[in-house]
Amino acid sequence: MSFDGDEIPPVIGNWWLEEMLGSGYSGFIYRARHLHTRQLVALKVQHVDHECPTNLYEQGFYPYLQGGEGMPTLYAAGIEGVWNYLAIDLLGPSLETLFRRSGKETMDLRSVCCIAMQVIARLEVMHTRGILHRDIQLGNCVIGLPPNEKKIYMIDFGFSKRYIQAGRHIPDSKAKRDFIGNYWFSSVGVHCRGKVPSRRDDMEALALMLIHLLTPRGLSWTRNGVPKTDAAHDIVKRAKQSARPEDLCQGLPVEFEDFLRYCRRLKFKDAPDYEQWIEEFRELAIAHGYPDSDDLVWPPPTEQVSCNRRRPGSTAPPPDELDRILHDLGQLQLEPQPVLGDRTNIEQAVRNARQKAHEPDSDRQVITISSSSEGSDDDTIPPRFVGKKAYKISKLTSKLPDAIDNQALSSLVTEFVAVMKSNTSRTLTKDGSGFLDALVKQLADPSVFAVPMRTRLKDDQGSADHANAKLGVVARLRREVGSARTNGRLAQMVQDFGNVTNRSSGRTITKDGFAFLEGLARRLEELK
Ligand SMILES: Nc1ncnc2c1ncn2[C@@H]1O[C@H](COP(=O)(O)OP(=O)(O)OP(=O)(O)O)[C@@H](O)[C@H]1O
Repeated sequence: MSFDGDEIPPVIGNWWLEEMLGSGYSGFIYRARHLHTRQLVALKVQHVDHECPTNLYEQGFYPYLQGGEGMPTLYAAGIEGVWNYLAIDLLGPSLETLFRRSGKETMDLRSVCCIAMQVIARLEVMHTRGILHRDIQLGNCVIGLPPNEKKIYMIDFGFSKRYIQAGRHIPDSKAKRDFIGNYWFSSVGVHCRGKVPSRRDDMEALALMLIHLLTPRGLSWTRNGVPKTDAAHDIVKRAKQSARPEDLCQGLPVEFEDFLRYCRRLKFKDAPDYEQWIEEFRELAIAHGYPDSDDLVWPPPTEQVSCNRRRPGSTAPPPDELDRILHDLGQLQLEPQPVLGDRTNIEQAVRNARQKAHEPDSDRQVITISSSSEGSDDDTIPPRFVGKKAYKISKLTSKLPDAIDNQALSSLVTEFVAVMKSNTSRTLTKDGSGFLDALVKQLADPSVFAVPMRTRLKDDQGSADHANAKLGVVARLRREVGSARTNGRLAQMVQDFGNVTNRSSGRTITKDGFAFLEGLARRLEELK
């Protein structure tokens, strides 16, 4: 392998190059073995004269990401002759490779939910450490090698950037800028409108990537390959910009449309509500009968690939796919690996990184930014409730049966509104619907079993009619709640509210929705 006539030597630094794993715009990736310790790593090799020295950039970010779940470890970095190298954790195939090899038109929903949960968590790690990825795509999400084959790792920080500089969020700007990212999944704001990337854009890229996986033949603008001319690139941008979330997500569970809309609504400096969305995708998985774990089991268990019903007894995965993966893994000759065997080298790498990183403030300490808009909560959260919102709502729901007067009910409704408002996502989750169900029951007749709202609803495709009906109903409820005369009438109103805040019409609680709930709390006080 060569670059401008320079051959890549068989040994770089302390690493013996065994096999080329891949190559990208910026260089070559080898499976390499340490000459003395025999540790296996992935060696990213780039010519020192490369027009875009991404290895050097990446080197600057690794120190900040070390120890974060799903972040590869950097073992060594340096220059040997004309080759700049990074020795990082050896990992498995990318999601792009897995999906392509599956030969399927779409990925199964269970896997997509797991990918959603894991990649959101990875973005939370990166963002909390002050770093944007800026190139979210299937090829940059890879699975680990056994025993970490169910875990997704982020790779390729060549386009990453510190968005916290000198302790502050980078400023927004309207200045014309070169596009950084990838054609398929970069957000509409960044790709089509030239906006400065921030946390919301990493999240939107993920949303597009998930929708792509579930769409037969993928997102429409990905179908003609990489654009080779400016005119072809303009066509891609136009197609991306004009695609409405409801069109992109037709036939998909509503969570994907909600997620895309949510990302696009975030303001430039907003911290995404990672926990909320991890919880949403976990609930979606559970609702389809899948486990609540985010483990990516690949190949997907056959009984869940093409339909949601389980077929007891069929436990075998697709044999050709499994064979291929096992064969690839067998080639790796894995041995026990010393962790950070090259410590002197990594310290040097960190020193070099701090000197050379392109960011002016790269020698600063890691800045931890709170990703949650909620205040501290001393309660220990059981594992089932990854999101604090879900946990708080479930606690309120459990208190409803004991609320035997209107004043107590009013306080719980007020607390419910506060929890919903304290969160950047105002989606009425399954837990939220559960609260409303319990409230209806308590208002109408505590001795009567209320059929949960979510199960009463038909999960038909979202339509403008449903959305308009919702707006009209909620506006009416808001107007009328102050004059309701009985608890029975209030129960009916809460039920109507729950029924129109659903999958068809959108589960976001609108301004009118909050006004209705606040009016409900006030009316309960008055009716006591
Ligand atoms: N740590 C790793 N372990 C195993 N394979 C890896 C590893 N890192 C990268 N690869 C393989 O090499 C490919 C290219 O890696 P990477 O994206 O980091 O390089 P790049 O030159 O920046 O590529 P691109 O031009 O696609 O951005 C990946 O898609 C993956 O298949």
